[in-house]
Amino acid sequence: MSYKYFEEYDQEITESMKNNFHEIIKGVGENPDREGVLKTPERAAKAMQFLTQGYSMDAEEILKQAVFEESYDEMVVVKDIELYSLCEHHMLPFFGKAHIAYIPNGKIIGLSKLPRVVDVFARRLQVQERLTHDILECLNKTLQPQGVAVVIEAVHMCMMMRGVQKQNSATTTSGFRGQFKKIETRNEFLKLISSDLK
Ligand SMILES: Nc1nc2c(ncn2[C@@H]2O[C@H](COP(=O)(O)OP(=O)(O)OP(=O)(O)O)[C@@H](O)[C@H]2O)c(=O)[nH]1
Ligand SMILES: [Zn+2]
Repeated sequence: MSYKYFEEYDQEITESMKNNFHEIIKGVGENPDREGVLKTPERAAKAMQFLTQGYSMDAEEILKQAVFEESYDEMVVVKDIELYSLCEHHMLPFFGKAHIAYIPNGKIIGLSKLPRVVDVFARRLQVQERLTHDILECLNKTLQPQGVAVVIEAVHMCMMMRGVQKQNSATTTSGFRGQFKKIETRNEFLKLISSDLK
């Protein structure tokens, strides 16, 4: 599926979210009947469904569409996969980059499926730790590779726009399975994701 053409808005959900956003607009002290915000409850209801579309997606199904038998057994790294998610505590965005690596074990995956899996789990209410873990476990289960690694670097709007209001702190989370538990394999991956090679 392509996000650009995402049109799978559920009418019943849109209707009920619309009513809630109408109340939120009133709650913040804005006039919900002012022309500029008349359609805002519907827009916001659709935006919220877009941002949480991962709930209706199945990561394993997506991965299974492009698994190929191949004897390549070196590290495969896809880095700088941009991600946008919503923190489950404040429903404010956190966003950044995911870096994924795996060492095949007889099976390789279509490269585009890695960013797709990131999106399936990012487009939900999340914490960065669980997002990292969800991606890691899904790849480990579906590909059964010799090893898999996921690193996520992100900034959290709930720490920037409100709360502690820190503009320059970023959070890094990581998870390693199989061969990546070995320090030299892990270091090779970390070196590859920190290089400027695009
Ligand atoms: N571990 C983790 N914490 C997160 C993530 N996103 C947001 N948080 C934190 O969730 C916590 C919620 O803490 P609470 O004390 O219940 O909420 P709060 O009063 O709004 O906290 P402050 O943000 O400190 O004002 C905060 O410390 C947030 O920084 C995440 O992805 N992972
Ligand atoms: Zn938050």
